[in-house]
Amino acid sequence: MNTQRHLKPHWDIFCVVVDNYGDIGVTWRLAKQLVDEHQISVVLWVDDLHSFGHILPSLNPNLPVQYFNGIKIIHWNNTNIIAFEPGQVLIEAFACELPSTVINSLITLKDKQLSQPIWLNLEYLSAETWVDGCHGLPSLQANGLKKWFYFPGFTDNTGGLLREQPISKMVTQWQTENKKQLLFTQLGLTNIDDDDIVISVFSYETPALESLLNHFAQNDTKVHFLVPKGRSLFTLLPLLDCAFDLKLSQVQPGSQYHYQNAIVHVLPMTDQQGYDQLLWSCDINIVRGEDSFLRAQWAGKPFIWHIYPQEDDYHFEKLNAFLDKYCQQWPPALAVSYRNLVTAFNEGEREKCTQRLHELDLQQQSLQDLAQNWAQSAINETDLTSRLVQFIKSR
Ligand SMILES: Cc1cn([C@H]2C[C@H](O)[C@@H](COP(=O)(O)OP(=O)(O)O[C@H]3O[C@@H](C)[C@H](O)[C@@H](O)[C@H]3O)O2)c(=O)[nH]c1=O
Repeated sequence: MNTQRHLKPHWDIFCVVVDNYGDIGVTWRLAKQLVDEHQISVVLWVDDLHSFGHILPSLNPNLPVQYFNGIKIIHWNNTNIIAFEPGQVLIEAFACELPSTVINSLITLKDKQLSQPIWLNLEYLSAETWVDGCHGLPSLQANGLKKWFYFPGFTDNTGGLLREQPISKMVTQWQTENKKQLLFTQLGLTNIDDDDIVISVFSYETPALESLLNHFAQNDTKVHFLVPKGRSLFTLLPLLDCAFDLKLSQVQPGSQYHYQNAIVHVLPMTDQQGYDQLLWSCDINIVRGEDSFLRAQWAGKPFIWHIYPQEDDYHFEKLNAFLDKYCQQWPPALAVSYRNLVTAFNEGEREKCTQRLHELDLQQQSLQDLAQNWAQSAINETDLTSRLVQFIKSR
């Protein structure tokens, strides 16, 4: 093989937005961390800037090329790919199909006996045990190119978890200095007292939200539900007397709707940093998908994971694999009631969920302590980005 001088020093990350914000959410976090903590220059190729704009509000969806956080962001589609200059590493996120021009340029390099970028597929996160055996395996493609499989995960044998180095310090500082009121003011939220219960809600549509709202609305303490305009709000709106005939598009961020002893606040979508701070500021977080699910763990607060539904209920295997790990060190009775609640929430069965909520005080101190312990211990030694950099070095 010849030297790699013909390859540019940067890494390319390709992202196809399948739905929602998780695909771009994960790749955007990875790109930022590669730049911030490893001084690697990154080109992020995204096919849907409109979705990206929801989690990076200052993005201009009409620009083919723009820069944020030192990252070059390129809008691409299969018919109109901006000139691709191969870098050291080529990451396809979640097995997205790379443009043929990109594949062709790798084949040309191979045919000329020049080294090609290290090509890897970044997979979805799962706590299942088979991940340990599949992480880091190479796969020879029909065109002779080699692609590596990179699996994020919770054990030492996987690719690790996305987590910035200083996150633990930042969360502790935020919570000790009690900065939540500052954030609430920035978000235009009013009337939240320090002792009120505050719950962030970022789930998919589910009748379980009705149980959650009803349960907390009967609480003696005032309860606030902070809900970004989106899929959870779509479920909640018809339940709110003063909003039941409103369409989602008519609702404005900043609006408040009363429901017994609860207040539902409509939030604007913020950038990822703003969303993280929201999770750090709430007492309980309802999260979903992949990235918000991880961020809730780093926030160290009790949370319910609404997992992304898959065919044949396969997602319950993934959910249980995670709960096996998350609750492993817990007192058995607490583990059972927590698992029951999370399972009922994901089954979306109203009555079961109501019953499970009665059986578990989500605010109890022991649950909060366990959530904090997990935030400290789950990552073990190294985060995903550092492990990825090591992985590349060792190829
Ligand atoms: C509410 C909110 C979220 N976000 C970010 C946090 C996350 O990066 C992102 C949401 O992504 P997720 O939590 O992963 O949930 P998600 O449901 O949006 O995304 C995904 O889930 C995956 C499992 C699927 O495979 C994907 O196809 C996708 O559906 O949005 C903000 O930046 N600001 C906000 O105000």
